[in-house]
Amino acid sequence: MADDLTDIVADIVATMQGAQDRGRVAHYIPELAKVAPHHFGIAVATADGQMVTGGEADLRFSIQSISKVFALTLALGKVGDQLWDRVGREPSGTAFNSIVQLEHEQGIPRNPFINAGAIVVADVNLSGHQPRVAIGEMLRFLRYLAGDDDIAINEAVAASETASGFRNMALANYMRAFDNVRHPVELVLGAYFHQCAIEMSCRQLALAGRYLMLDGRHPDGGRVVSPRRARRINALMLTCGHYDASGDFAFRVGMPGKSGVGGGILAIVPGRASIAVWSPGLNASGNSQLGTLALEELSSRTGWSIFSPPVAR
Ligand SMILES: NC(=O)CC[C@H](N)C(=O)O
Repeated sequence: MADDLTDIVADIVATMQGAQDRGRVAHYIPELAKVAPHHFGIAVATADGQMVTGGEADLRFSIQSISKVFALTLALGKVGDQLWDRVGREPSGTAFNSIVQLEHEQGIPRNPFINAGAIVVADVNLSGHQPRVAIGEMLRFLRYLAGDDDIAINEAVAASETASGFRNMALANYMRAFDNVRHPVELVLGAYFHQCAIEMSCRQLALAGRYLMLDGRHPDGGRVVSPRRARRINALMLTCGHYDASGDFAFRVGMPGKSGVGGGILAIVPGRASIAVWSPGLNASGNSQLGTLALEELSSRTGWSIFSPPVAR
């Protein structure tokens, strides 16, 4: 399998490097708009301990909404299933930063992977502390998961989003009115914007996602979450990880996945692989254009869709 996978990844990199339509880099966060669209990277960490990389797999990018997976994991560790009193588990069918459902649904966001849901999760993770404590905890968690201490925040990206994040401020204030954000909005958003501004490479991200392919275990043998929790996080990634394009991603790729507006995607094949791809140009739904194509190709060539019978995988 290792040689095959190496060939497949090399082919994907060659195809993506020649791609014409690379989507459009996110512009609503000024600092992200400066990233050139030509980048492409991929890293595949397999359950048997191999790592296959291609393109710019070691270049760091802004993980943005991919951080929502790790933030959710931490929040479930703190409050367990009580989290679901404050955040739903259904696809939203709306854009990542939409506010429309919140009024009808009494300030309870549809799921933890849209912005409103992730802001509630950030509120839970603050748990009475200053944002720097929550952010420190998130960085330590990611460094442990990836087995790499060289993971940090890009302060310019955090500042850029703080200065321009009017929609997120509206979401947070609106939910505070329903008492579903309990700390001061500036503190919650301080934590949220900084978690989004964490920079990681594809290699680091694929390593950090391994607990989700290993039924909740860290490859070092430690337990990160229970098997049930790992499966539930994967289920949410499959149904909600790509906003209103989650159905299309499941249709084309067939893997739990979480995208970010920095152009990264983390995709999980339970029992098989943790995959990170990055290309900064986005499609109309705000998901990486080439990243999605690359995963579609990888899924079709490896048979790793979770809907394939196990023998074919
Ligand atoms: N889709 C995303 O990656 C959105 C994250 C971004 N920080 C925001 O809140 O708008």
